[in-house]
Amino acid sequence: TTDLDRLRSEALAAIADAGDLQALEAQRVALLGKKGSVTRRLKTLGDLPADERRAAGGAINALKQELGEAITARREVLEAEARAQRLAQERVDVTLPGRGRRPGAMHPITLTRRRIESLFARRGFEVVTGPEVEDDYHNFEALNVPPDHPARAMQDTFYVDGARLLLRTHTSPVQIRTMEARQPPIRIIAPGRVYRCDSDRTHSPMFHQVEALYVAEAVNFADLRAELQSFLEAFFETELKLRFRPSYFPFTEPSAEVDIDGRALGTGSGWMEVLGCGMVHPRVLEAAGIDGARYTGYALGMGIERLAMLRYGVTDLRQFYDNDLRFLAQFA
Ligand SMILES: CNC(=O)COc1cccc(Nc2cc(Cl)ccn2)c1
Repeated sequence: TTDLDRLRSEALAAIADAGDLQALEAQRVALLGKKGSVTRRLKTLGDLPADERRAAGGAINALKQELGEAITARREVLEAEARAQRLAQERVDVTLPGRGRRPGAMHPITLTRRRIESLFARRGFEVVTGPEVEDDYHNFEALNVPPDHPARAMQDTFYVDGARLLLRTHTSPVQIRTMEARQPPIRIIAPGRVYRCDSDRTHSPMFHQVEALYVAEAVNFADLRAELQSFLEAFFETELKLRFRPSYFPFTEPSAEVDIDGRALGTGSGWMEVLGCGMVHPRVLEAAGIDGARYTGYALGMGIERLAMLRYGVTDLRQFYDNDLRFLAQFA
């Protein structure tokens, strides 16, 4: 075969082997470009005898034409492959479920606090708030808690400065501050965070409480019982039997702890304690600047987590603080 034939078969093989458009373009330049191996042969025509020049030129031009077509054909194949690959990569599966954004929701503790607030607000109680860092006067002494009372000890109370400043252990100090600032009638509830120095499966160092306080002329224990009966039935949305068990708190006399019948909540078991209450101790009224001879009052306190656990059937207190969306999403 002539060396033109050899060039032809090498060129066709190189075009067929071009793996992508860049390689093919390199081949086009190498073969048909200004300095291409085929183009260069046209320049050698001058060296040939005149009568051979036409045939030789024709053969070279025919080769250029054939290689040009082969390159075009190869380019279409490579472009089709590139397009198919791109389509495969960019493929969007429209049947996939949407990612979307799940709606937010309030935390169960927030839902419970707001429910308690609205139920008391409907009965004329004003929501009051106060500082979480308190002094031991408003958190203990003003509540008739004696200096050596175990509740004051470090194993129960977080002290900020080691002696006077502390994290409030209940929201009673807010009630004290309100009594210091106003004269009766006082009808308030004080919700908020409280802190205790113990944490285990049923205790968290930070938790939430709501206290209610009603001070006016001739407030008595029957008022307290009626208030609690209507609040608890509204909260649990069912008729309830309440049991008042005599108890002791330094700040109330008499004091009671209130149980409800667990069967009414569908939680089978017997009496469930829900809150504590009592008639405000006269010393507490006097210390807050309220005439204990003229005014009497009742007070009550409940744990919000406790009521949320009863209402929502939550069994482990820590679930409220784990921020596990599977738990929280149930309250959306
Ligand atoms: C979770 N809380 C409970 O088990 C019991 O809480 C209680 C019980 C009785 C009274 C109070 N609060 C109170 C506040 C003032 Cl300013 C005066 C008198 N008492 C809180």
